[in-house]
Amino acid sequence: MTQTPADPQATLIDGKAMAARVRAHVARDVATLQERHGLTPGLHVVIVGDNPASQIYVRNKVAQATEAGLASVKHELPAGTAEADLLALVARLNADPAVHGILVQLPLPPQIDEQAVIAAIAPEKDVDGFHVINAGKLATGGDGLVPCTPLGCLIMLRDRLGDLSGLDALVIGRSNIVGKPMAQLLLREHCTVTVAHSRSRNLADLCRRADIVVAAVGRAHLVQGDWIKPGATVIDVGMNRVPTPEKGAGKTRLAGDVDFAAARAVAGAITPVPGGVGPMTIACLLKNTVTAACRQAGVPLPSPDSSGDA
Ligand SMILES: Nc1nc2c(c(=O)[nH]1)N[C@@H](CN(C=O)c1ccc(C(=O)N[C@@H](CCC(=O)O)C(=O)O)cc1)CN2
Repeated sequence: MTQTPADPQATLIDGKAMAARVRAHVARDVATLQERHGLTPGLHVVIVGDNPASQIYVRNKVAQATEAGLASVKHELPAGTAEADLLALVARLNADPAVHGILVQLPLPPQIDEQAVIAAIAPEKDVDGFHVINAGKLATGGDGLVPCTPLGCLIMLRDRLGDLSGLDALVIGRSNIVGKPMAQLLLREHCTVTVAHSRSRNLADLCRRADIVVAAVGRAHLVQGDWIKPGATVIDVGMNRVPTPEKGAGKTRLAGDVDFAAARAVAGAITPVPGGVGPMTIACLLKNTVTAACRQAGVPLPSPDSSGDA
């Protein structure tokens, strides 16, 4: 799809629809694994505390995994859980051969060291792709598990652009969960990658040169419409809660890191928030769980594809 003078708006990259396609693909793979090998990929999701957003994400993860045919289990621990107790649960899941994927929902309460918990997950079961072994494999060309949000972004970029080779990509944000792995994935696609962040100078100029912008900095509407190169592809990872006083005191809405309306008038394609990257994150978790299960069982992926597998 291209822009025409009669329709100057960028194409909307529909993450919800694409995630549904990824989940359907996962469901077909799971059915094939059960039929050919008697293998049901098992995903265990751990949540500590009662963060309302985390509760929703975890509920969606377990529900969507179950719908795709995975064996999905939720472990709910109270907010006051000691780190040692969480580590004991992780050790039990590591040792269970029916568990192929372990995910500990972040953020964790302050008494628990997130890095210690991530480090305790067996790398082959780390379907979040956060373990240092998986990060190292991504950085060095290995075939580890890839973090779900950047994997989802890559699938959307490939779907929109095909071959990414030689394109100028700007990643705004340097988190271990999104920015750094996103930059690594784009390098692997032979993009020329620039990583910027909240303290970068000349962010607007960096943006104006980019064929691909991935905004993952956590600042509502930071990226302005006139920063976008005409025709560029814009992936908005931001999920910022902004006040909506017109809807009543204390009410908020979700806003991305990009000024969507202004960027849409210039870009070639853009993801919305909500309905863009978020749904792809969960779909890629299911995809990673199938990949992890196949590797642990020593069986081939039923339908290896080119949509971002490590
Ligand atoms: N262990 C992990 N913790 C967290 C991760 C993660 O990948 N692994 N990512 C985020 C939260 N997250 C998944 O866990 C996530 C966030 C948002 C969405 C989503 O679909 N968002 C919707 C909008 C939801 C709303 O209205 O609030 C959308 O974008 O359309 C999915 C997953 C932090 N923690």
